[in-house]
Amino acid sequence: MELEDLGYNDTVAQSMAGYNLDGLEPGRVVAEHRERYIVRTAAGEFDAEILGNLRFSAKGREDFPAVGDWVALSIYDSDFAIIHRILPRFSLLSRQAVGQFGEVQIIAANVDCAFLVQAIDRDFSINRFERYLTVCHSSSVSPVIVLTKTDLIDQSKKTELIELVKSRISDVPVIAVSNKTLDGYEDVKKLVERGKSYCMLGSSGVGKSTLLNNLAGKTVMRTDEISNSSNRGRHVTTHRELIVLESGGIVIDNPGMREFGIADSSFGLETAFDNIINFAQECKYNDCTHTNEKGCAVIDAVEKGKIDSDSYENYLKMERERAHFASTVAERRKKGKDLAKTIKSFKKNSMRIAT
Ligand SMILES: Nc1nc2c(ncn2[C@@H]2O[C@H](COP(=O)(O)OP(=O)(O)OP(=O)(O)O)[C@@H](O)[C@H]2O)c(=O)[nH]1
Ligand SMILES: [Zn+2]
Repeated sequence: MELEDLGYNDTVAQSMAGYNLDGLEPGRVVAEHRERYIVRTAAGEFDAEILGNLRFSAKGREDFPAVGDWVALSIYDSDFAIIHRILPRFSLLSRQAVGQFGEVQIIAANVDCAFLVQAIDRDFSINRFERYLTVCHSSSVSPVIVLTKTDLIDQSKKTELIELVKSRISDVPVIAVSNKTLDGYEDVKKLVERGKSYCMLGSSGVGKSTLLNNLAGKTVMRTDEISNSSNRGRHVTTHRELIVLESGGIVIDNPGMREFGIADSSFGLETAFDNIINFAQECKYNDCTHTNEKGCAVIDAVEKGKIDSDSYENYLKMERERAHFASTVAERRKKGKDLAKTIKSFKKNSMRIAT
């Protein structure tokens, strides 16, 4: 793979020029996990840490590398490198971390374009597109609206909704797709350029993986597990969060993107899963997880066909991600004194959803 496939261009080259003289190499961060990074360079992938100086002078999260960042690094041995510099970013996707006063969560750097994905059949909201657009605008990421699952509604309704979106939101391309009819995929593919970076913002279950697979022309694991060991005796498993498509184009997909979708749409959960939530009130146990309990009214309703099984699967998936998200936040706050409060508020939140 050439650096250009990863998005290397004249601007990055110019930022890099000075550091080349010092024997540093350019690379792009493809995964990040607790201040350890996987960086891809012309010579391959390296396990990297940041220079002590860089950590020492960091004033906030923004001063640490994020997925998508171009960095200047020195390569020490076959698999270990030190990041000396973060090259200037042209865009930065971030949001206020949940419950953490003033703290910013960096989702990804140097994203050119975000696909704002919503399924056209249910839980469809122009307000949500507008919130995503606000994020794009403040992050310098250009948006493309993708309406999915158009096979689930009839043609006239589809046209009506597309017109509605276009009348509220101008100057943003709107593409309607379906993985059943394959409508729209060519239009999305035409937008994707070699060396440009894309991300997908949208709630769970709207069809982001399906879109990615169609862009890739094959099944891409959205969490591409890689195992790294180095002669320093460390061994970590991490996920590659930046995927280079064979057809050209780069897709950044990481837990932050997902949390973004979930947190953003959490208030809409009740409406999206109204049916399930109604049945859940009749479950035998108050803390029913609706997965294997005796006397679970939700499972009963799924078996009787009163709850759509896809909708049930989505609900469980959403709950798992929510639980994962909750534990990540809790982990981050372990040292803080507000842990009890956080757990309490998450419990309150999940009860609101589960009951
Ligand atoms: N009918 C129909 N179903 C679709 C379409 N696109 C996706 N689906 C289905 O919707 C479900 C969710 O799709 P995913 O692609 O996994 O959704 P996602 O946004 O990646 O979900 P997360 O991984 O939870 O973020 C799957 O069962 C898909 O088969 C479509 O165009 N039409
Ligand atoms: Zn239940």
